[in-house]
Amino acid sequence: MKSVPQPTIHRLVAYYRHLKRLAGNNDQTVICSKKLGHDVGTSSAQVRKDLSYFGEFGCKGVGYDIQGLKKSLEVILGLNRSWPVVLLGAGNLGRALINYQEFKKMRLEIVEVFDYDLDKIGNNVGNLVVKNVKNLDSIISRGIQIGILAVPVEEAQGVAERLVKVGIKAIWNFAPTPLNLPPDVIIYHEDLSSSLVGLVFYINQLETKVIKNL
Ligand SMILES: NC(=O)c1ccc[n+]([C@@H]2O[C@H](COP(=O)([O-])OP(=O)(O)OC[C@H]3O[C@@H](n4cnc5c(N)ncnc54)[C@H](O)[C@@H]3O)[C@@H](O)[C@H]2O)c1
Repeated sequence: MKSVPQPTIHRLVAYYRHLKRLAGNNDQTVICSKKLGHDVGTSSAQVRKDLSYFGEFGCKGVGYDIQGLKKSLEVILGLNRSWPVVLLGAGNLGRALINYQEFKKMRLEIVEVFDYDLDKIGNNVGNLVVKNVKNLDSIISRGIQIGILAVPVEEAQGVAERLVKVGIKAIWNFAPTPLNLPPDVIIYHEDLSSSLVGLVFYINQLETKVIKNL
């Protein structure tokens, strides 16, 4: 299989979510690429290209069978099984992530949360009890492969290294800092500020243009 670009994966998730919604509606059993693209904010050509990485789907002139494509995407994305996740840092962001219900709907579940703050250890967040990061080794037997990093920047590298030591293979990093880890560890950086600054950039460009034209 050709290597799949990250934006394609993000769109596959959007297609999947939409098909899941449609699958609950018995009146509609098929959807064409134009409508699917329109519903998730992309073009029919993009839908076809994204799916073409994984084989042939749908019938020309008919469209995609909603249930069938939903099931195929489930397998492609790995959502046909449950994925336990460990979270490091029970602060503002960590608590919000634990309480976000959408992950569970996709069989992604934060099953352990660790912190080093004695005031937080032992507290409940959602259905979880915050554990002492000193006991991180305890997750080894649970076979967890995905970790979320929601600790301050200064702690991120050290905590990430500890995660790798206990078997974590993929890290979703919210700390706005690069991580230096073995190349086989998959890292996704989530930088909320840069997204917001991206919007500011475009507004600023527009305003500058308007001022120049005054
Ligand atoms: N709050 C947000 O909306 C937000 C948004 C984007 C990114 N971030 C980033 O996410 C990270 C967390 O942000 P926050 O607002 O939740 O901060 P926070 O201070 O509320 O929470 C951080 C938590 O990490 C814990 N911690 C610190 N060092 C640790 C260690 N070595 N081991 C285990 N736990 C440790 C702290 O005790 C605390 O509970 C930061 O890097 C921040 O820049 C936060």
